[in-house]
Amino acid sequence: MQKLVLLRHGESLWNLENRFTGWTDVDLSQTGIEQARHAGKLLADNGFHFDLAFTSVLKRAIKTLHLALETMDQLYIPEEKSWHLNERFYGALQGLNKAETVQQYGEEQVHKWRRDPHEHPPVLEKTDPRFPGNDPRYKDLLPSELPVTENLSETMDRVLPYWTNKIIPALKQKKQVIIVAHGNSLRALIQYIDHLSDEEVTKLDIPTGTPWVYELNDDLSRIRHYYL
Ligand SMILES: O=C(O)[C@@H](CO)OP(=O)(O)O
Repeated sequence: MQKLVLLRHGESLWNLENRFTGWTDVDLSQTGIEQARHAGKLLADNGFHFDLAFTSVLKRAIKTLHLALETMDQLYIPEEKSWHLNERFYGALQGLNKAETVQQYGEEQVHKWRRDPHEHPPVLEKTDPRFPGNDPRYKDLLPSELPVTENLSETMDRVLPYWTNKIIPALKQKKQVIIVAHGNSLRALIQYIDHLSDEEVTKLDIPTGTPWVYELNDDLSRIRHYYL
């Protein structure tokens, strides 16, 4: 029986400040650092030995991976970073305070932006300094791949090809894999793996820094999942 671990990054500075983050590359808070180390300890205590790690190109996920692996004394494993695992792109909401946005647009609209799989946050203009086309790490992306806004369904559309083309082949080779990513990129992945309806995924909130373990059959079908 094979295991796969999903881990949302530890608390970030903007989680702490209650700001929409998306592709903004904010660091971990002190609590986030501790959560990442604690996740590593839980994984080590439960006997996990990884062969390969996948993460995003955002430092809150990369650092969480490194802190967890350092705690496990497994910093040596290969890792692959991809924008496909980035947080959902939150458009023009990125940087805004969530409570202030509720005051301005109302609870219902903000809840839709945050959790309705088909609702688009307001578009970010390409002239805006926050547009990823201005960031060298995304220079190899096709113009059509550079988001100006993204709903959860579109996040799933870019997470799934990566899952199918990169992560599934590693699992088929019996590699022990850890994926460190973000609240919404992991929700998209879990919706797919667990066949969740849109309504079910709306209610799914993944805590920061808490390993989520899948036990998989030989054909990679899911036996069960649980938090460590
Ligand atoms: O701001 C974000 O990018 C995400 C994750 O922190 O927030 P939310 O939970 O509102 O989708």
